[in-house]
Amino acid sequence: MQDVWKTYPNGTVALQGIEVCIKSGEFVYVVGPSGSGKSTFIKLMYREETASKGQIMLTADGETFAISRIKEKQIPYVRRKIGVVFQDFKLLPRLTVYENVAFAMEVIETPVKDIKPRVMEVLELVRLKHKARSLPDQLSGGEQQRVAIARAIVNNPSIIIADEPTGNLDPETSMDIMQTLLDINRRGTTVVMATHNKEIVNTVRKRVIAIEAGRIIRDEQRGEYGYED
Ligand SMILES: Nc1ncnc2c1ncn2[C@@H]1O[C@H](COP(=O)(O)OP(=O)(O)OP(=O)(O)O)[C@@H](O)[C@H]1O
Repeated sequence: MQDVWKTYPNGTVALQGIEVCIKSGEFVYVVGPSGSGKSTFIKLMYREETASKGQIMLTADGETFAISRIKEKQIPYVRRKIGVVFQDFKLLPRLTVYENVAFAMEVIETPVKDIKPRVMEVLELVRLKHKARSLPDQLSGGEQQRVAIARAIVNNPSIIIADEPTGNLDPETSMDIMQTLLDINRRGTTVVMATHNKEIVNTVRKRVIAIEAGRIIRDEQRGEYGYED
Protein backbone atom coordinates (compact mmCIF):
# COMPACT_ATOMS: atom_id res chain seq x y z
CA MET A 1 0.00 0.00 0.00
CA GLN A 2 1.29 3.41 -0.96
CA ASP A 3 -0.20 6.49 0.69
CA VAL A 4 -3.59 4.82 1.07
CA TRP A 5 -6.48 6.91 2.37
CA LYS A 6 -10.06 5.89 2.98
CA THR A 7 -12.89 8.32 3.58
CA TYR A 8 -16.35 6.73 3.88
CA PRO A 9 -19.30 8.46 2.18
CA ASN A 10 -20.44 9.91 5.53
CA GLY A 11 -17.11 11.73 5.83
CA THR A 12 -15.40 9.41 8.34
CA VAL A 13 -11.70 9.24 7.57
CA ALA A 14 -10.83 5.63 8.41
CA LEU A 15 -7.28 5.42 6.99
CA GLN A 16 -4.78 8.20 6.53
CA GLY A 17 -1.68 7.69 4.43
CA ILE A 18 -1.02 3.98 4.99
CA GLU A 19 2.39 2.85 3.69
CA VAL A 20 3.14 -0.82 4.08
CA CYS A 21 4.69 -3.72 2.25
CA ILE A 22 3.78 -7.30 3.13
CA LYS A 23 6.01 -9.88 1.48
CA SER A 24 4.94 -13.20 0.06
CA GLY A 25 4.92 -15.88 2.75
CA GLU A 26 4.72 -13.52 5.73
CA PHE A 27 2.38 -13.91 8.70
CA VAL A 28 1.17 -10.50 9.88
CA TYR A 29 -1.10 -9.41 12.71
CA VAL A 30 -3.01 -6.15 12.40
CA VAL A 31 -3.85 -4.76 15.84
CA GLY A 32 -5.29 -1.56 17.26
CA PRO A 33 -8.17 -0.17 19.32
CA SER A 34 -11.78 -0.52 18.23
CA GLY A 35 -12.55 1.83 15.36
CA SER A 36 -8.88 2.41 14.51
CA GLY A 37 -9.22 1.16 10.91
CA LYS A 38 -8.24 -2.54 10.98
CA SER A 39 -11.32 -3.83 9.17
CA THR A 40 -11.07 -1.02 6.65
CA PHE A 41 -7.43 -1.99 5.99
CA ILE A 42 -8.54 -5.60 5.46
CA LYS A 43 -11.53 -4.66 3.29
CA LEU A 44 -9.36 -2.56 1.00
CA MET A 45 -7.08 -5.57 0.46
CA TYR A 46 -9.84 -7.72 -0.99
CA ARG A 47 -11.66 -4.82 -2.66
CA GLU A 48 -14.74 -4.97 -0.47
CA GLU A 49 -14.10 -1.23 -0.15
CA THR A 50 -12.18 1.04 -2.52
CA ALA A 51 -9.37 3.36 -1.46
CA SER A 52 -10.16 7.07 -1.75
CA LYS A 53 -6.54 7.81 -2.59
CA GLY A 54 -3.29 5.89 -3.06
CA GLN A 55 -2.23 2.58 -4.54
CA ILE A 56 -2.75 -0.99 -3.40
CA MET A 57 -0.78 -3.56 -5.35
CA LEU A 58 -1.13 -7.31 -5.04
CA THR A 59 1.28 -9.72 -6.69
CA ALA A 60 0.00 -13.27 -6.92
CA ASP A 61 1.05 -16.18 -9.15
CA GLY A 62 3.36 -13.89 -11.10
CA GLU A 63 0.67 -11.32 -11.90
CA THR A 64 0.42 -7.88 -10.34
CA PHE A 65 -2.93 -6.21 -9.78
CA ALA A 66 -3.66 -2.61 -8.88
CA ILE A 67 -6.35 -3.55 -6.38
CA SER A 68 -7.47 0.05 -5.99
CA ARG A 69 -7.84 0.59 -9.75
CA ILE A 70 -9.17 -2.66 -11.20
CA LYS A 71 -12.54 -2.64 -12.95
CA GLU A 72 -15.62 -4.17 -11.30
CA LYS A 73 -15.65 -7.03 -13.76
CA GLN A 74 -12.08 -8.01 -12.86
CA ILE A 75 -12.84 -8.23 -9.12
CA PRO A 76 -13.96 -11.90 -9.12
CA TYR A 77 -10.74 -12.90 -10.91
CA VAL A 78 -8.54 -11.10 -8.38
CA ARG A 79 -10.58 -12.45 -5.46
CA ARG A 80 -9.57 -15.98 -6.47
CA LYS A 81 -6.08 -15.09 -5.39
CA ILE A 82 -7.37 -14.08 -1.97
CA GLY A 83 -9.04 -16.22 0.69
CA VAL A 84 -11.10 -14.37 3.29
CA VAL A 85 -12.07 -15.58 6.77
CA PHE A 86 -14.56 -13.66 8.94
CA GLN A 87 -15.32 -13.52 12.66
CA ASP A 88 -18.83 -14.89 12.10
CA PHE A 89 -17.75 -17.71 9.71
CA LYS A 90 -20.36 -16.85 7.04
CA LEU A 91 -21.12 -20.49 6.13
CA LEU A 92 -24.21 -21.30 4.09
CA PRO A 93 -26.54 -22.86 6.70
CA ARG A 94 -28.45 -25.21 4.39
CA LEU A 95 -25.37 -26.71 2.79
CA THR A 96 -23.24 -29.45 4.34
CA VAL A 97 -19.60 -28.93 5.24
CA TYR A 98 -18.61 -30.62 1.98
CA GLU A 99 -21.02 -28.50 -0.05
CA ASN A 100 -19.91 -25.24 1.59
CA VAL A 101 -16.33 -25.89 0.51
CA ALA A 102 -17.23 -27.34 -2.91
CA PHE A 103 -19.38 -24.28 -3.64
CA ALA A 104 -16.28 -22.05 -3.69
CA MET A 105 -14.86 -24.24 -6.45
CA GLU A 106 -18.13 -24.47 -8.38
CA VAL A 107 -18.54 -20.70 -8.63
CA ILE A 108 -15.21 -20.41 -10.41
CA GLU A 109 -16.23 -23.23 -12.75
CA THR A 110 -13.70 -25.82 -11.65
CA PRO A 111 -14.06 -29.06 -13.68
CA VAL A 112 -16.41 -31.37 -11.74
CA LYS A 113 -13.89 -34.20 -11.51
CA ASP A 114 -11.38 -31.97 -9.70
CA ILE A 115 -13.79 -30.83 -7.00
CA LYS A 116 -14.19 -33.86 -4.76
CA PRO A 117 -10.50 -34.74 -4.34
CA ARG A 118 -9.57 -31.15 -3.57
CA VAL A 119 -12.45 -30.61 -1.10
CA MET A 120 -11.49 -33.80 0.75
CA GLU A 121 -7.86 -32.71 0.77
CA VAL A 122 -8.60 -29.36 2.42
CA LEU A 123 -11.09 -30.93 4.85
CA GLU A 124 -8.30 -33.26 5.88
CA LEU A 125 -5.95 -30.31 6.33
CA VAL A 126 -8.41 -28.67 8.77
CA ARG A 127 -9.11 -32.07 10.39
CA LEU A 128 -12.78 -32.20 9.42
CA LYS A 129 -13.03 -34.98 6.87
CA HIS A 130 -15.26 -36.94 9.27
CA LYS A 131 -17.74 -34.01 9.37
CA ALA A 132 -18.12 -33.66 5.59
CA ARG A 133 -21.83 -34.55 5.72
CA SER A 134 -22.70 -32.36 8.73
CA LEU A 135 -24.57 -29.09 8.53
CA PRO A 136 -22.89 -26.00 10.01
CA ASP A 137 -25.25 -25.85 13.02
CA GLN A 138 -24.19 -29.39 13.96
CA LEU A 139 -20.62 -28.16 14.49
CA SER A 140 -18.85 -26.30 17.28
CA GLY A 141 -17.73 -22.72 16.68
CA GLY A 142 -14.13 -23.81 16.19
CA GLU A 143 -15.18 -26.48 13.69
CA GLN A 144 -17.31 -23.97 11.79
CA GLN A 145 -14.35 -21.63 11.58
CA ARG A 146 -12.18 -24.49 10.29
CA VAL A 147 -14.75 -25.10 7.53
CA ALA A 148 -14.56 -21.40 6.69
CA ILE A 149 -10.77 -21.69 6.51
CA ALA A 150 -11.08 -24.77 4.27
CA ARG A 151 -13.38 -22.79 1.98
CA ALA A 152 -10.94 -19.86 1.96
CA ILE A 153 -7.98 -22.02 0.91
CA VAL A 154 -9.68 -24.49 -1.45
CA ASN A 155 -8.85 -22.48 -4.58
CA ASN A 156 -5.19 -22.14 -3.55
CA PRO A 157 -5.10 -18.41 -2.88
CA SER A 158 -1.76 -16.64 -2.51
CA ILE A 159 -2.99 -14.78 0.54
CA ILE A 160 -5.42 -15.42 3.37
CA ILE A 161 -7.01 -12.38 4.97
CA ALA A 162 -8.70 -12.99 8.29
CA ASP A 163 -10.75 -10.34 10.12
CA GLU A 164 -10.97 -11.32 13.81
CA PRO A 165 -11.08 -15.05 13.04
CA THR A 166 -11.03 -15.95 16.73
CA GLY A 167 -13.43 -13.20 17.84
CA ASN A 168 -16.31 -15.59 18.62
CA LEU A 169 -14.24 -18.43 20.06
CA ASP A 170 -12.98 -19.42 23.50
CA PRO A 171 -9.22 -19.23 24.21
CA GLU A 172 -8.47 -22.90 23.56
CA THR A 173 -10.44 -23.01 20.30
CA SER A 174 -8.82 -19.72 19.27
CA MET A 175 -5.37 -21.24 19.65
CA ASP A 176 -6.50 -24.19 17.54
CA ILE A 177 -7.66 -21.85 14.75
CA MET A 178 -4.33 -20.07 15.03
CA GLN A 179 -2.50 -23.39 14.60
CA THR A 180 -4.57 -24.05 11.47
CA LEU A 181 -3.61 -20.64 10.04
CA LEU A 182 0.04 -21.29 10.91
CA ASP A 183 -0.08 -24.64 9.09
CA ILE A 184 -1.40 -22.88 6.01
CA ASN A 185 1.28 -20.20 6.30
CA ARG A 186 3.99 -22.88 6.56
CA ARG A 187 2.80 -24.23 3.24
CA GLY A 188 3.63 -20.86 1.70
CA THR A 189 0.40 -18.84 1.88
CA THR A 190 0.70 -15.28 3.14
CA VAL A 191 -1.56 -14.62 6.13
CA VAL A 192 -2.84 -11.23 7.28
CA MET A 193 -4.95 -11.38 10.42
CA ALA A 194 -6.70 -8.47 12.17
CA THR A 195 -7.13 -9.39 15.80
CA HIS A 196 -7.90 -8.31 19.36
CA ASN A 197 -6.46 -11.57 20.69
CA LYS A 198 -3.66 -10.38 22.97
CA GLU A 199 -2.89 -13.91 24.15
CA ILE A 200 -2.25 -15.20 20.64
CA VAL A 201 -0.23 -12.18 19.48
CA ASN A 202 2.00 -12.33 22.55
CA THR A 203 2.44 -16.11 22.43
CA VAL A 204 2.85 -16.81 18.73
CA ARG A 205 5.27 -14.02 17.86
CA LYS A 206 4.96 -12.65 14.35
CA ARG A 207 5.10 -9.28 12.62
CA VAL A 208 2.70 -6.81 14.25
CA ILE A 209 1.27 -3.79 12.45
CA ALA A 210 -0.54 -1.50 14.89
CA ILE A 211 -3.07 1.00 13.55
CA GLU A 212 -4.41 3.93 15.55
CA ALA A 213 -6.78 6.56 14.21
CA GLY A 214 -6.14 5.36 10.67
CA ARG A 215 -2.35 5.48 10.79
CA ILE A 216 0.31 2.82 11.28
CA ILE A 217 1.93 3.71 14.59
CA ARG A 218 4.06 0.57 14.99
CA ASP A 219 5.36 -2.14 12.66
CA GLU A 220 7.61 -4.70 14.34
CA GLN A 221 8.92 -8.13 13.43
CA ARG A 222 8.10 -10.45 16.32
CA GLY A 223 6.07 -7.67 17.93
CA GLU A 224 3.73 -7.59 20.92
CA TYR A 225 0.04 -6.84 21.18
CA GLY A 226 0.70 -3.68 23.18
CA TYR A 227 -2.83 -2.93 24.44
CA GLU A 228 -4.65 -3.93 27.62
CA ASP A 229 -7.97 -5.14 26.11
N1 LIG B 1 -19.25 1.73 6.11
C1 LIG B 1 -18.82 2.72 6.90
N2 LIG B 1 -19.30 3.95 6.80
C2 LIG B 1 -18.85 4.94 7.59
N3 LIG B 1 -17.91 4.81 8.52
C3 LIG B 1 -17.38 3.59 8.68
C4 LIG B 1 -17.81 2.47 7.89
N4 LIG B 1 -17.09 1.39 8.27
C5 LIG B 1 -16.28 1.80 9.25
N5 LIG B 1 -16.44 3.12 9.50
C6 LIG B 1 -15.71 3.96 10.47
O1 LIG B 1 -14.33 3.92 10.11
C7 LIG B 1 -13.51 3.86 11.27
C8 LIG B 1 -12.65 2.60 11.20
O2 LIG B 1 -13.52 1.45 11.30
P1 LIG B 1 -12.99 -0.03 11.19
O3 LIG B 1 -14.17 -0.91 11.14
O4 LIG B 1 -11.99 -0.11 10.10
O5 LIG B 1 -12.24 -0.19 12.61
P2 LIG B 1 -11.66 -1.47 13.34
O6 LIG B 1 -10.31 -1.10 13.80
O7 LIG B 1 -11.80 -2.66 12.48
O8 LIG B 1 -12.64 -1.60 14.59
P3 LIG B 1 -13.09 -2.89 15.45
O9 LIG B 1 -11.85 -3.36 16.17
O10 LIG B 1 -14.10 -2.32 16.39
O11 LIG B 1 -13.64 -3.90 14.49
C9 LIG B 1 -14.46 3.93 12.45
O12 LIG B 1 -14.56 5.27 12.86
C10 LIG B 1 -15.77 3.44 11.87
O13 LIG B 1 -16.84 3.99 12.59
